[in-house]
Amino acid sequence: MTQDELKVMVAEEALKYIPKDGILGVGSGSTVVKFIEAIDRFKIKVDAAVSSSNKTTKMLQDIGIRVLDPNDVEPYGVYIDGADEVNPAFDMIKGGGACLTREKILASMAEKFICIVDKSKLVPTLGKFPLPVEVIPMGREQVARSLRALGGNPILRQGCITDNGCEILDVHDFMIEDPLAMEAKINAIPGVVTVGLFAKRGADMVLYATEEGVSVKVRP
Ligand SMILES: O=C[C@H](O)[C@H](O)[C@H](O)COP(=O)(O)O
Repeated sequence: MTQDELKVMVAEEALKYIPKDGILGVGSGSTVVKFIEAIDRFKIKVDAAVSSSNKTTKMLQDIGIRVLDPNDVEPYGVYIDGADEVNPAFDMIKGGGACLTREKILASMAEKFICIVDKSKLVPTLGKFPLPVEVIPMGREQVARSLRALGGNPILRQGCITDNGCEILDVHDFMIEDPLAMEAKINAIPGVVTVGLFAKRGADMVLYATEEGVSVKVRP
């Protein structure tokens, strides 16, 4: 099976977790694109959504789903999103699509974070995927120095301006043994908007697709 077919499989499985009523939080990325396509294909009713990117917002609106401003909603039930890497404790690296900050905000508002991935995203230790860090453009070089001091090798993502008007440094060569401590350290660097490490608020449930089907893991 191709990676794309695995993404479709896990996206369809995730339809079961859409609340019957209330708000659905929707993430970003290619797996989420398959999820939104599946909502449309199976004509699943979604009352309203909050969205983590302009692209997701447009896709949801195009299939007739009302997208609300997170400032106008209270904490809600379920947030569904993909990830770039997931470790056995359900900590994640996210931000391959540059949507990490809005994703983290929506995840922090949700009672349950359901992560949908194909098997290639499951790793014993986070860090092979370069860690995205969203930065205020005028502070980029100083943030990069601080990241080097932590042992990483930050590279500016060329041609990428986030939905928040910021830039992304992709940090290579980190093996992240303590994701919670690393998340706190990087978030404390002046000029950092968000690091794409989701440890303080990891996933509650991971749905992952393999050739044998979709497995469900609940946070240990
Ligand atoms: O910024 C993008 C998000 O964090 C995505 O959820 C993540 O990059 C995974 O995307 P994909 O499903 O395309 O692998």
